[in-house]
Amino acid sequence: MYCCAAYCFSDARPKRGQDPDSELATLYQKQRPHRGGHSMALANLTSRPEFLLLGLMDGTDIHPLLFLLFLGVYLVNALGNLSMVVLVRSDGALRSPMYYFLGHLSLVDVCFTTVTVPRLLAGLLHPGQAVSFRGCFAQMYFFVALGITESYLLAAMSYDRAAAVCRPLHYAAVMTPGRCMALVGASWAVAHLHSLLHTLLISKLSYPRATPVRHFFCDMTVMLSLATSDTSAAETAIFSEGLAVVLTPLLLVALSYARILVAVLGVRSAGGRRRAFSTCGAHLVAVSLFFGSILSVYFRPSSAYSARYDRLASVVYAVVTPTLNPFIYSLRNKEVKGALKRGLRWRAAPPRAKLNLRQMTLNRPKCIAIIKKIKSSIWNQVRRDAVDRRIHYGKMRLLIVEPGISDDFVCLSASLSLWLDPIKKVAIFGGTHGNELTGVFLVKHWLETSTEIQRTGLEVKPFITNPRAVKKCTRYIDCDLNRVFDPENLGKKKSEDLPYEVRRAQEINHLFGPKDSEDSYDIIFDLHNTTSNMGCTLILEDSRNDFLIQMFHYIKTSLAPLPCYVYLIEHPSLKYATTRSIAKYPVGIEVGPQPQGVLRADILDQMRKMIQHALDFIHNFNEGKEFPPCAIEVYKIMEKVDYPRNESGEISAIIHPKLQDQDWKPLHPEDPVFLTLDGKTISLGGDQTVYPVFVNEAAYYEKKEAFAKTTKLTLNANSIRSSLH
Ligand SMILES: CC(=O)N[C@@H](CC(=O)O)C(=O)O
Repeated sequence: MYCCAAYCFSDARPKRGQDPDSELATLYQKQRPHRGGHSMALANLTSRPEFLLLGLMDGTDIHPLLFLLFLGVYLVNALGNLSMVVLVRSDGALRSPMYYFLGHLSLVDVCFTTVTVPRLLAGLLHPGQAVSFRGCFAQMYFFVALGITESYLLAAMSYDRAAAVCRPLHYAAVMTPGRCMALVGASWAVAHLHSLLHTLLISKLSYPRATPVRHFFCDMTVMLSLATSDTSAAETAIFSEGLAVVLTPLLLVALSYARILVAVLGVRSAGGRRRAFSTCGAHLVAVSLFFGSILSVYFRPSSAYSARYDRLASVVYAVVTPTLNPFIYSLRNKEVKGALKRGLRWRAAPPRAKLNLRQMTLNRPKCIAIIKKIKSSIWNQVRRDAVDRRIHYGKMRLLIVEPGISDDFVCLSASLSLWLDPIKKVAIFGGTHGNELTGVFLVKHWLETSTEIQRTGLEVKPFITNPRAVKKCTRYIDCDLNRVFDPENLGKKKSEDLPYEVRRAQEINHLFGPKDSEDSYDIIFDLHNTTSNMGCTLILEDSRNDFLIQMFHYIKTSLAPLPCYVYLIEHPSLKYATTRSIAKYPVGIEVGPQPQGVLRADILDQMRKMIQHALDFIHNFNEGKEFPPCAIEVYKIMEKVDYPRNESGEISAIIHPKLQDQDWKPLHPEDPVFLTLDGKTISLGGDQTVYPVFVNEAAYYEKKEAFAKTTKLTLNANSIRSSLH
């Protein structure tokens, strides 16, 4: 609005009846007679001079190509900056001082260019327009005010970056919402006062009537060079007050970047340093272009005035940098890209977070407590390793969050919360073992009606992994599919001679993996049944996985009072290469007791509930819910126990009735575990109480496993939240 007003004020009136081929000088000598009585009368009426803007190029030629070029640049500018303003205001993920400043910068940028470019465009098609005295000074006023606001905002932003990089743990205390608002308010206020002073001073000078202005807008230096009265007072003001006003932000920017540079030089890894430099570099170029061109135009005596040079330099700071800003500052940034994608999908913006700023402030005491705990030498290392994102210090794990200038830049703040990528792709596998029917049945059902497993913004794919085994209702055709997802099998050359399950594993790896890659599915739930009395069981493969511990905690709490156990299969030699292991977060779901090839309603209901709660957890996580630190009880595999066997390898004793169905129950050294046909009891032995699982599992007879011993322990997870919020 504000810049539209400026433009309207400066009422552009293309000169009609001009001879387009006449030379510049002739044009302006001829100007008065051409203008006729109307303009003269107006000039007499207002007794004010008029200015004739010659535009970007001298002469009276029309420049359609330049017109198109600047029109294009202007549209890109308006689109880039206005989208930034809308995004920053509407997307919950962009709530940090950085984006707060960026929003204001974009607003200023679009206004700043609107003050000059439409007039410049008009000048390219109709050279030599007349601008009224009021219009000219209104344009000057807004141009100066917005230009200075821009430079102060750039200074505030570099201060913000320096605080984030150099004092990550104090960041929240430094960049409080109040301080951010004060910085922005001060930028606007200083700029307007400064502009008012200069505009008043320059407008008080006298000008010849109908003066040709060799520029594309009414700028201070041009006006000074045109004035017929003594300009020394105005020039002194521009040099003294103006220099102070322009140099202050420049100095602040230089200081901030110097601090950032020192911090970045301390980054140990060459890659990290290069990344930081490349990002810093882009900003530095933008800032130097802006300030460099301003200084070179304004801070020369009027005698050194060169119309051609000034116009060129003005194009840089009035048009080029404001157009580049939104791209340089944001479009390399993951968060802005995410917000943009969300915006384009027209998805409702997440609820307005109570400002990240606020939350950071709340984290402050925690942060200070951490600093006190960490000795300074270690703290230095923490800072240096910041580009590596995650820092482990003893039991404490810090994450350096980086919604900074760009996603690959150093850091913004240390937080106790782990900021993890949102979940996008989830698969639900059934039929990995063709005779474990609950998963097969549920997956087939969801392949037909998927409403139950759909969640907004999430891709959930049900999938039968071993269709041939399912068809024959057998565990597998050639070998166990749930054991062949190791690099060796996955890397084998394709051939008809390979076991069916190995070929199938390669296909599944291609569809949902590849294992350990960026493209792999985020989560795979693999649905299994056991003939053992294990109830609801979640299988965990990695004890340090905060996300899965949080998910399992959520499922356990949601299922309560129904018990849900967590079986941890992390072990140097007993771990196996599961189908789900190609996902970033592999989840085994095992429910029993259920005989092979049989369906039971109670087991089906339990498995279905587990999936529902798991999907709800993912949905909450994606929506930005922060999950506070939690702890879960898990049973970690220790050893597999085979049946007693005779010399020919035949089983000589079976599971003791006192152990049958006692999965998860404490088993003491003297407790019976096997019973021979002649009635002899074999007890556990050893000196440790253990927790048995997969007791008498049908599928494990061939694996020579009567049951597995586990030990009970507690796993802790840090607080987690999605990095897009
Ligand atoms: C009884 C059974 O097959 N259990 C699964 C457990 C798992 O998925 O990790 C298996 O051994 O493959």
